[in-house]
Amino acid sequence: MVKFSTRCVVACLLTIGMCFLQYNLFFRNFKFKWWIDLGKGEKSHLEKKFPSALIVGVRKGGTRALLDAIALHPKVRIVRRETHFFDSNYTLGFDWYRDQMPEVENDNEIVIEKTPAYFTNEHVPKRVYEMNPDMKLILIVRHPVYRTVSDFTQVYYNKLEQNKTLPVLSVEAFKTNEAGIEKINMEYKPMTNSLYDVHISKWLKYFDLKNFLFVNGDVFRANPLREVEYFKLIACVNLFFSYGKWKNS
Ligand SMILES: Nc1ncnc2c1ncn2[C@@H]1O[C@H](COP(=O)(O)OS(=O)(=O)O)[C@@H](OP(=O)(O)O)[C@H]1O
Repeated sequence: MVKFSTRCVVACLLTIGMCFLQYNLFFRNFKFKWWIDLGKGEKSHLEKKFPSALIVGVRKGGTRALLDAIALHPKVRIVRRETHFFDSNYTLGFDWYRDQMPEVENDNEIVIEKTPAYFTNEHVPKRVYEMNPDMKLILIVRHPVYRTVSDFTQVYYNKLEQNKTLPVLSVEAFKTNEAGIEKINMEYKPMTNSLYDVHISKWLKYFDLKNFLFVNGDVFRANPLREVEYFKLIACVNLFFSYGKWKNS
């Protein structure tokens, strides 16, 4: 009798086990994935997220140093490389853009991308607005003359590396008009890039000033800690999301 009931219990357990196994095999993607995810720990929650803030410029304004400083914030994830999505890579589409993003663990984390070429490209403000009218825009500016010299230096060394004819700043930066008067050449890119008012006016057609955070690049360069502290404050994600605007001061 005891033997019979033991066999019965074992048989029942085996049957239940087999049913359970078959059920899980059938719904493998659903059930086993759950176990696998548990094994992976926190990684199961990671997902790519579009940026909520862009460092749009200015080129040679200290954008790299600023991005690195912002990345110190534990709730900020950054895109290390410049994606150039809204200017040169727009045709690659939003799936491509998302692929460039870092993974976040939860909604409290924000993603920040920097591509300084955005600021001066005439197509970018509209494209950014169409993707997210609440996008936060960070602009680090610098004395325009220093910026121009830095920009020119980069152009110069790029040409040097490529064995191209080297530009001369005094030749490129000035041109003589028909009346024989020497004027600043506003069509020369390193010069044009420093015309902050021209470019910002294009952004302001789409975005309110409250979407912008302006950082003084000269102060940041001289005393990064002051600006970093400031950033920690405003990037304290509650401010960022609750009020929907930056705290400018
Ligand atoms: N904190 C800090 N640390 C290091 N470098 C700093 C910093 N702040 C500003 N800079 C100066 O920023 C200039 C480079 O700017 P960007 O990073 O915007 O360049 S780029 O547009 O991405 O190529 C480059 O300027 P130049 O040296 O005059 O070329 C950097 O020296």
